[in-house]
Amino acid sequence: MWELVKSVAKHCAHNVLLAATADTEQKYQVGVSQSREQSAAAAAPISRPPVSLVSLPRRVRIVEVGPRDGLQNEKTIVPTPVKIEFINRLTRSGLKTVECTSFVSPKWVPQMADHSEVLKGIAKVPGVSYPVLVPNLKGLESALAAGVEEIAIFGAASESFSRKNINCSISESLARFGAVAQAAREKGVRVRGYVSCVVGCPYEGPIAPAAVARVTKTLLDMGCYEVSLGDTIGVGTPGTFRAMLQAVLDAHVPVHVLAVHCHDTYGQALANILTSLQMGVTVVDSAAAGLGGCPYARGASGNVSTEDLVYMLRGMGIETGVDLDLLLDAADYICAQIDRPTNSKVGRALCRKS
Ligand SMILES: CC(C)(COP(=O)([O-])OP(=O)([O-])OC[C@H]1O[C@@H](n2cnc3c(N)ncnc32)[C@H](O)[C@@H]1OP(=O)([O-])[O-])[C@@H](O)C(=O)NCCC(=O)NCCSC(=O)C[C@@](C)(O)CC(=O)[O-]
Repeated sequence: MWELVKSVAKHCAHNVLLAATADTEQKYQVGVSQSREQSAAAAAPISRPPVSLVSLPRRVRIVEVGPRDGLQNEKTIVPTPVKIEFINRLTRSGLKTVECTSFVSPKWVPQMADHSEVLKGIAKVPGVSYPVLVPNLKGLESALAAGVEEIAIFGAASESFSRKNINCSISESLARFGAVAQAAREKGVRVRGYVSCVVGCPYEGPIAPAAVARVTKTLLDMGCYEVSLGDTIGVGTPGTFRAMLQAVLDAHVPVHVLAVHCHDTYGQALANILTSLQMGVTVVDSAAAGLGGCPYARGASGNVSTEDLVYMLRGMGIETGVDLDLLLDAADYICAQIDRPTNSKVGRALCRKS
């Protein structure tokens, strides 16, 4: 995995270097074209508001993926009533989107086999969306029967990951997802898209940003209202994230249809999210207690924790509509039920205090 991080960093270092060089040249030209006093002033630290204060959004929508991404990789099967209670508590905290399960094959992901019971059992709150993952028309049929109103289709920018995760090539998957998206939209069901491995792949190493842009555009063209860019194995850094996002934006994808989905394997998730916000992204996926991981991406750790995300955004004056105490309550609940400590630093710090 360390080799992969190094090679991803190398891949993007060139871009960062170019940006730094252009910046230095610009400052240098300001200095030479002016008087000595002006040059001295130019050499002093540049007085300008930090980027964060200039371009950060006022509000961020959080897509809670704990009940799905968080629990899909748990070794012991989490009982259905526990999943339902977890989702209900998350909803009470003020989250407006809670991804609750997957209508995938139970042979591939046994943990999500109770999808219909979960979807039917939760106390749905008006104004809250409860999307589910759907890989094919069979999954859509079951999801519709369970009363789904929003689905997520999930492609990848890596050919090998696509085959390992959904047993087909990228182009086969996009054809399959096109049919799913069309059938869902005909039934009035909203469709969200995912692109996995946007920075690195556990099987292929670094992923070209152009491949991410291509899959993102295709998902939008088939009617996804939003595409979430997933750093599935958490190898991204602000440098690689910026390069990847820039490539997607350069492909004429509007920033308001993008979300980011950061696993925190290398502790870079919040930094990558901040970079994304600075580039105009306003939708962020996260999982309570930092649960999660894809069963077909070995070595990847959980998602960025929703508590850490809410804490950071609140500290920056960015609204989320989420009550941190109630969120901590939901996270404590699931951790107690699955008997594991929270991955959230904020959760641990506040727990110690109290
Ligand atoms: C896509 C398939 C189904 C292809 O799997 P396949 O084996 O190629 O499918 P198939 O069409 O050949 O069917 C084989 C059997 O599965 C059944 N089947 C087929 N489809 C379904 C279905 N929907 N629901 C229930 N059963 C199904 C089908 O009926 C048949 O049953 P049999 O005749 O053998 O008894 C499989 O590969 C699969 O389910 N993969 C899902 C893997 C998964 O859930 N991965 C985790 C989610 S992705 C992720 O975590 C990343 C993300 C989104 O978080 C973002 C990020 O972090 O990057």
